[in-house]
Amino acid sequence: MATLVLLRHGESVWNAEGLFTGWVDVDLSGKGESEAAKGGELLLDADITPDVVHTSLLKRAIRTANIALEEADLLWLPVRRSWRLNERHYGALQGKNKAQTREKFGEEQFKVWRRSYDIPPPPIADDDSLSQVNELRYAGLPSELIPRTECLADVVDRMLPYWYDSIVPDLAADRTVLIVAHGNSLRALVKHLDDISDEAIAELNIPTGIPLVYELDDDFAPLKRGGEYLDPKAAKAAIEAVKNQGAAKNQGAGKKRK
Ligand SMILES: O=C(O)[C@@H](CO)OP(=O)(O)O
Repeated sequence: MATLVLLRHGESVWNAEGLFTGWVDVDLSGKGESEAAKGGELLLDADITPDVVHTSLLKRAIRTANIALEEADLLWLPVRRSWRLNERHYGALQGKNKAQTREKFGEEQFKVWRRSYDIPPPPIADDDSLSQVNELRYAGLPSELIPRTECLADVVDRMLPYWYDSIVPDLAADRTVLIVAHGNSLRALVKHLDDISDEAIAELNIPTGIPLVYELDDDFAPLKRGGEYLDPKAAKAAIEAVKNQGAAKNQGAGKKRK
């Protein structure tokens, strides 16, 4: 039996402003920093001590891991990072306001872009200032591997090689593994772990900053489907808030980009 802990980064500045983020390297908000610290505290209280940490290459996940580990006095843990744990690339929607996008294109299209399994948003142009093709951190990747847009199915495809090649070997060696990543890269992993259908995954949302713990059997399948949030009550409320992002009553308060 192995223990796997999934942690979505704390609220980012663009989460707070209601903007599609994807691969844009946005930092945590003040609230996100507090959520990350709370995540570390929850791990400590539950007596869960990871042996190894995996993060994406984006600072909101990296800083969440650092803050949570600092809180749990575990800053010394080995950490590995991969672009394969990055957020889903949101294509031409990156930087756009969710509520305005919903108003402009309608509820149906908004939901398809946000939560359908296999329909990606329109691609971002390579010369767009919010494209990642020229970022130093991806310089080692062949250009064709850098997404211009992704649907969740694309995220499953690029995340699973990392799961099998880097995370499963840690679990097989009896290490407790902490993965600090993103709403949609974690949805992709949960879809795989819990064997969720392409249709049902549309309804699954992951809250920021609350550790989700899975005990896995010898085949790395969950003993309990869905795992367990360390703060189930807070998770329930936060899941609802993620689901309702972009809804009229829930417009981002910050700058509006068209
Ligand atoms: O903007 C994003 O990158 C993601 C996560 O914050 O948003 P959503 O929940 O709408 O997929």
